[in-house]
Amino acid sequence: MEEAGRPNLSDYFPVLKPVDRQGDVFAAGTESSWITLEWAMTELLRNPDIMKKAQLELKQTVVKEKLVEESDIVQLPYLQAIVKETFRLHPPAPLLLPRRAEREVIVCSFTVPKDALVMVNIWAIGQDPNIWANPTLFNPDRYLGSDIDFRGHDFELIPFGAGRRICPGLPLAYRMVHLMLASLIHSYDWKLEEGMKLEDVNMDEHFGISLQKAEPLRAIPIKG
Ligand code: HEM
Repeated sequence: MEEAGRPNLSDYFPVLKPVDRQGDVFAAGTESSWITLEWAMTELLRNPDIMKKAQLELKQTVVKEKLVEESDIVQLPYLQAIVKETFRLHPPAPLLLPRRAEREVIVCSFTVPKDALVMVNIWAIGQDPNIWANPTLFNPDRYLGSDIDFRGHDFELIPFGAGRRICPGLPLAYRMVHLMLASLIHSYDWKLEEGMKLEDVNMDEHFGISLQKAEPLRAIPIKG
């Protein structure tokens, strides 16, 4: 389908009041990143083996007393796989941003009329068993030895969108999310609140333009 224009968001989501462009960029940049971080930490706390493996990779790559730096990220393939898996199961923008068809087009034998509002449900793509083996399982290993990436070329994983209107903040978000996650788990061990079991962690999603956790994660850092 030809790249289509972006309709005015507040025409479709009246809850979104028009804000100045600086405010837009600030909101787009901070919210998606902390949402990703919260889901990633939640998955790591629910999957202690994956947490241990990620911490071991960090221990072998970054000296314990040293803070993680941006330049370390390329040497942390398992951490990168955790971020990919977090984006697959918990994409912060589950429907990307709406598009409008500039002209009538046929996509996979469906006719999309001119001016139709088009939403891409990447949440559903991430859960599709025709694309992913055991889709409900949080399994970063699925990316090891695979070239799949989220920079807009592999359409099964497009948390930042794709094409001309792909998220312009991707390079910054890439650095922030990896660096923050790596720093949290390199500097601290983590546990759930007293008396809470792994299966008690609430994984409900608050569905909207962004896909937040319905109940904020509460985790306790332990100085390692
Ligand atoms: C984990 C972090 C982030 C995710 C998952 C994310 C995701 C997205 C997605 C899916 C879109 C819509 C793309 C489309 O419809 O094809 C978008 C647009 C946008 N993002 Fe991000 N984003 C993130 C971080 C950031 C950051 C850090 C900034 C800026 C500093 C930013 C600024 C923007 C802006 C300005 C747009 C609108 C672009 C347009 O209208 O063409 N984002 N983002």
